[in-house]
Amino acid sequence: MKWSEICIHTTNEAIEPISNILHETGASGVVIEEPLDPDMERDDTFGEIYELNTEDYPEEGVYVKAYLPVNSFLGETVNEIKQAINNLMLYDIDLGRNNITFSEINEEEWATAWKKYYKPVKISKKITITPTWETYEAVDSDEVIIELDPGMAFGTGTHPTTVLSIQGIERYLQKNDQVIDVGCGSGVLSIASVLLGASEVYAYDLDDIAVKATTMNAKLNKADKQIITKQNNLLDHVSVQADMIVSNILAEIIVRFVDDAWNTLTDDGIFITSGIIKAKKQLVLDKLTEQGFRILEVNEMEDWVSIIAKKNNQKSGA
Ligand SMILES: C[S@@+](CC[C@H](N)C(=O)[O-])C[C@H]1O[C@@H](n2cnc3c(N)ncnc32)[C@H](O)[C@@H]1O
Repeated sequence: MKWSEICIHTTNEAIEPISNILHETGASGVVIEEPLDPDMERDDTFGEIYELNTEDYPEEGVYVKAYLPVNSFLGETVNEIKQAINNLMLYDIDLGRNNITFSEINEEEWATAWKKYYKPVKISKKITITPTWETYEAVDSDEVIIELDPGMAFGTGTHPTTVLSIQGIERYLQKNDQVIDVGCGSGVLSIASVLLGASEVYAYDLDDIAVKATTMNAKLNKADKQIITKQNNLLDHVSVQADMIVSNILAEIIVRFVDDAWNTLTDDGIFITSGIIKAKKQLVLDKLTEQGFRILEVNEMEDWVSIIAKKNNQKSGA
């Protein structure tokens, strides 16, 4: 898997608001570096962007850097970051050169660069996600810990779209439910489902790296007996019935399989959708209600929306 390193040359004054923007958009491992920090001369490590030339990069100012996974959300996230940084000018924050550059780095480089910044995070009432290299002891008696190797596929588990999905699973999953995870990525939603009581989870992803990551992470969390992983396009040719379907994919993709989700769910089954950017919320709501789903919850976190819907026996939507 590839990561995109975003590097913003800015002023001391803008460090904090820019770091906040990066955190809020789900970027990982935000770090601040001085332009002539010896680390910055590692242009062999991080690609060609740091051709340090003191005329181009005067000593004043700082670099704020962070990492974004290269996936279907990247374009949207980058636009969001640029827009939010430019908006800081409205608050009279001096952005200096506001020079934004990107470079792709591979898995190994990313892991070393970022590993030290990834810590255990409590993301819902019960679930804490911790990286494999951290030792973490549960604080509460009902706390559920998911160990993830985030280097494998989309998701450290802490992106707002994933957090909203897990919070939905936690609220609606019933003991021994059968679950389908469409677009499983690192497998975090499948693992959460098992640890919260699902009897079986079918985890599908188009990307074979995601399928491998889910298999590996399922084993790591001793949930591999209950998680059946397969490379698959959405719900194509899926014949199992599920009490819950969870899918953290883009809105445009969700609307493509709302009908299949309806047919695959048992009566009263729950459909948790996430990965919906605010502007596309209505698109998904319309499609779900048109299909006959009853909307139970619409939850937002930062610019992301998750919709929880229930299959009704009648198509009335009542
Ligand atoms: C945003 S990630 C979500 C990963 C994980 N479920 C989570 O919540 O962190 C979306 C995942 O959907 C997968 N995906 C995209 N299009 C798909 C499709 N047509 N069929 C199956 N999976 C797909 C991607 O490969 C990616 O792993």
